Amino acid sequence: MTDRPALHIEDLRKEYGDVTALDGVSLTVPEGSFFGLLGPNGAGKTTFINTLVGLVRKSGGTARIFGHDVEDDYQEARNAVGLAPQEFNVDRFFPIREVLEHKAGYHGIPADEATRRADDALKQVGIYDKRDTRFDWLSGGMKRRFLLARALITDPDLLILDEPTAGVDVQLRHDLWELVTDLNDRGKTILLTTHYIEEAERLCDEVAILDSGRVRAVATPAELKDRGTDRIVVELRSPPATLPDLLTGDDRVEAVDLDGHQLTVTAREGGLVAPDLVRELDRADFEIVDLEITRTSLEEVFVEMTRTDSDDDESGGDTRTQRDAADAASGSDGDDSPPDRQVASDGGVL
Ligand SMILES: Nc1ncnc2c1ncn2[C@@H]1O[C@H](COP(=O)(O)OP(=O)(O)OP(=O)(O)O)[C@@H](O)[C@H]1O
Repeated sequence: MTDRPALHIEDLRKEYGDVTALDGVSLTVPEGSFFGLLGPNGAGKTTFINTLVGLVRKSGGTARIFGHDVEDDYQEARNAVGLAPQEFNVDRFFPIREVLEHKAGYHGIPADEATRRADDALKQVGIYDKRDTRFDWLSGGMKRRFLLARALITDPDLLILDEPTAGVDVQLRHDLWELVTDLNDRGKTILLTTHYIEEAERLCDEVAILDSGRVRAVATPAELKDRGTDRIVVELRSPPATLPDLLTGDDRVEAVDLDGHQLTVTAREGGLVAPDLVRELDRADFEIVDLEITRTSLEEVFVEMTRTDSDDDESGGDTRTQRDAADAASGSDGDDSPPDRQVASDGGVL
């Protein structure tokens, strides 16, 4: 253990010609944490990682890995990191154990130690029996496991996983989750980029949402979810003739909607608003048949944070009854101006 954060990034910038890929990123990743970097396509995640490992030269700012500057102290910084990249950039013509031995040798590890480490890493990721097979001949899932083994060969303190479960089946995804959780439990700091919100929610202590090269938020998944709106749906025994006056003045409430027997309240901190709602309905002599709270998902918060102005304009089809425009505006976060980009959301994969 060191007393330095695994990553300390200040005002990191990268321009590719006219394209600003990183627009002043500042982040601290504590040692031992499991940190998620989320962002839509083109947000700058890979550029960020590549800057850390010397594949991209930054245009400005500073980045330190366990206190080592990624450019001035390149070798120390690089030796502290194991990277499992998104792309399969592996020498395809050698048996995979040899590929690992070469990698260890490159980092100055003596030959017999390199062989021992290669075997350990392959056992750890569960593909030791494929040690004499060429990379090309591995299945897609085994290739992902191999990239992880390669990242582990130098026994790095910081493991960077760029979309480690992209395109793998559910079983393998769960196996990989177990494996990286175990590595984190044994002290490795993990930086994970992912499009799978469920993955971030399950694994990460903290996540940063990156969009258009800027950090939109850093928080625990639970904190982020608290920023979204929940839905409290109440089934009433007899439908009121008009929408009753409920929860007036509660600034957590964004909308109250009545549809026959069903009353829907859209609010932040739904779990805390619900008891107040029940009390008010009770006082007004409404009989509640059923009550359900649907908590906002991290995915919804993510989409909300990274959606464009034009998405807002197109939201006229929303069936919810906004109490009034002013309430709706005060219920929004307000401090984050929407970035200029489109986000697609399809079934949990962003
Ligand atoms: N070598 C390059 N030359 C020019 N522009 C680049 C280069 N690499 C990335 N970019 C641009 O920089 C921006 C950030 O790209 P980057 O690959 O870092 O995003 P990302 O968040 O990793 O995206 P994805 O989730 O799709 O992998 C994009 O606009 C991309 O087109």
